[in-house]
Amino acid sequence: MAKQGTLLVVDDNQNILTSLQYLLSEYFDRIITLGSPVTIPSLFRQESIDVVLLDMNFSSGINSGNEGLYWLREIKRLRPQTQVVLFTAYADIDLAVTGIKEGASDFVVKPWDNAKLVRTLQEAYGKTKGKRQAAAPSEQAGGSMYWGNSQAIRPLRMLVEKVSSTDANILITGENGTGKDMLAREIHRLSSRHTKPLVTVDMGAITESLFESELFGHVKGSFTDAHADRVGRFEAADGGTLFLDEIANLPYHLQAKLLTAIQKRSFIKVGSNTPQPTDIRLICATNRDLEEMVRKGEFREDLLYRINTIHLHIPSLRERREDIVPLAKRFLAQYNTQYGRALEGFEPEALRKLLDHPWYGNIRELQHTIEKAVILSEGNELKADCLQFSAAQHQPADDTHCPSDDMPIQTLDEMECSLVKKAIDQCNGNLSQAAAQLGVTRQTLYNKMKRYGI
Ligand SMILES: Nc1ncnc2c1ncn2[C@@H]1O[C@H](COP(=O)(O)OP(=O)(O)OP(=O)(O)O)[C@@H](O)[C@H]1O
Repeated sequence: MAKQGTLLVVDDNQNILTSLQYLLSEYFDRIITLGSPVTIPSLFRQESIDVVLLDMNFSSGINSGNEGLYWLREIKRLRPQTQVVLFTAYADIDLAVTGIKEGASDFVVKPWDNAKLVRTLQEAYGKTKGKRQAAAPSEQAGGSMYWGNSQAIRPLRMLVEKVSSTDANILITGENGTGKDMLAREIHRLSSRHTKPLVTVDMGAITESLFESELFGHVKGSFTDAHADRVGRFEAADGGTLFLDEIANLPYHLQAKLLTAIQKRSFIKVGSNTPQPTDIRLICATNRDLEEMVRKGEFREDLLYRINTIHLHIPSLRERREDIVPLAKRFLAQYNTQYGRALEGFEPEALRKLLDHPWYGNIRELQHTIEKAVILSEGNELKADCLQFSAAQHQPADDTHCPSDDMPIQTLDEMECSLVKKAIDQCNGNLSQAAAQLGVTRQTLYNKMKRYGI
């Protein structure tokens, strides 16, 4: 069976810790040992732990198991999804029952039987996975968010677990394809608003003329095409979460209208005079540097302060290389199911190739690469030859994906990207003018900017 998950063993007997580390490292990805439970809270702030094997008695002379029960409650309070297996030298059935009522997943008596201990811990790990899947039924078959275990992602995960249950406005930043949209959905799922709607608005896709009607709704007859009352996105999201994606694309003169609605927690429908209260949790996302935009006078500072009560930055895939292979394996399983394939894994050269690639298109690029490779593969292993990287994503997203002017233009994509960038530069960032100069609609320009990571 493949090694998986992070196990924490807490026991004040160093000999036990050493022998368990030796025994269990064959079955778990990572084993962390603690000689005392007092550092459990700080450890939980830094690490993502799936299963804890917890000794019940720590203070010498007091073998009532109460310390164990206390730490069991603490662990469940800190991270309810972590599974706790209680570990005691005293076969006390009452204590076991109390522990299980308090949320422990099982109980192992010392001296232990190796095979039984391993089985119990593996079953506990299985429950963690089961819980994660049950919590996101609509996102099964590989569609659910994978957090990973890299150093770069851990602080973000801790922060998300802390802030999801609050109503604080959240700004998510990160390069294209890092999973901003996915994180917004995850925060909604973890929040108390999860039974209410999550309404997503792509700010780059809303035309200026329809901005107010889209966001706040309109009443019948308020303009020529208003043949009936329309519910806006603020109203549709009432009680739930409003996710404004690509917030940097909102034109400057419309930013004040959004700010007013957020500040007053109410909006006025087009054609009405009556403010309507709204109860939304706001999440915004962008791949742009909003502070830089504020400095350049392209984004309102007061709006920035309103939307970024909590700022969550998703690291690029380049900064979390340990997560590449686990993510690739998930996508392999997902596309095996989708395309009826039975690829069992990656040949070693394919894994090397995945690790060597810079992934400027981040998780989206990895996902598309694996999808293509699954379709192309023959046999029961995914071959390195089938991993074809997309030309448009060979440049870092920060520099945009375009080649510089003095570089030879190689593909139509690169040429188009270069032209789009040039038009925006020449129009000093005025997207309406840039769209006009390129002979496309503003909407088409947004789509192209999104595609090339501009
Ligand atoms: N943590 C993750 N686990 C699994 N899949 C992920 C994860 N993050 C992103 N993906 C997948 O990668 C793709 C891109 O994710 P998403 O659309 O959330 O990125 P984004 O940062 O919002 O991109 P953009 O800035 O281009 O809008 C999606 O298909 C999503 O399912």
